[in-house]
Amino acid sequence: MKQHRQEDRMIDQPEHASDVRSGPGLDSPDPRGRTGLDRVGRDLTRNPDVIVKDVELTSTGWHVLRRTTFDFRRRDGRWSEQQRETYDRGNGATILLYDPVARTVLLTKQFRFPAYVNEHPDGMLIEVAGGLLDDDDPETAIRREAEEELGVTVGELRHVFDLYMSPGSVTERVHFYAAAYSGNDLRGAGGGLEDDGEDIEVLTVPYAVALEMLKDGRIVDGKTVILLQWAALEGIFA
Ligand SMILES: Nc1nc2c(ncn2[C@@H]2O[C@H](COP(=O)(O)OP(=O)(O)O[C@H]3O[C@H](CO)[C@@H](O)[C@H](O)[C@@H]3O)[C@@H](O)[C@H]2O)c(=O)[nH]1
Ligand SMILES: [Mg+2]
Repeated sequence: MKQHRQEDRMIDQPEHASDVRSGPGLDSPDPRGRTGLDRVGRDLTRNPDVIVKDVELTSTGWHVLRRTTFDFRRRDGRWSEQQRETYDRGNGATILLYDPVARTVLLTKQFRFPAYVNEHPDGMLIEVAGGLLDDDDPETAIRREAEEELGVTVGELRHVFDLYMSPGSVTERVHFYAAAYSGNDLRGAGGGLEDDGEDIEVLTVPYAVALEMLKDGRIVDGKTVILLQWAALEGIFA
């Protein structure tokens, strides 16, 4: 039987927080053509210890922020009501492109406001290429991103793993890939899509230097650290 204890209830939102029950993104298309954004998660039944009760849309900007209310059965059998906000920007893909002969990796450098506002000196982050899937499958998306950002036509892809990068608050699962490249695969200048506001510098970095950059803090992007360390564990330059 369900038991609710008041002290288990977690109040995450102030009373004045606005939530949206109808309008673009819910019962009519938003500027990105989306509807039903408040229905995501309502039908989840895979875990019998979780009963979703309500989904509210708290923001319908570029991406989507939801507040979900659910009952959660603790390990001791007691039920508690919880609210969790989740930031949903879809899934992403990322890739380590490496030249096994020259022993280099291809990295990007671009301005990242969220890092800048959180103490990064100038917000110019060095990262492996990557991006959101949008409507593509992960392989198609990562080939597209490598082409757009690095100017590389990717040959054989190696799937590494799929990881939740911030599972307490962000729904995104990132599909990780690696691929060897050579000078012949460099077909364009890269740089990203100017129309989307992208201005990406392509860096060809000796792998040994990339590892130094990871140690001394010049590389501070999680997916980049993961792939550079994976390369060491896998011995791709051995
Ligand atoms: N106008 C507008 N544009 C945005 C906004 N947020 C992102 N964009 C634009 O949307 C595009 C997204 O580019 P992608 O290459 O698809 O994504 P990314 O930002 O490089 O990487 C994303 O995926 C990675 C891998 O999953 C993540 O690691 C990374 O944090 C990010 O979510 C970029 O042009 C970016 O400027 C926004 O709020 N407003
Ligand atoms: Mg990108």
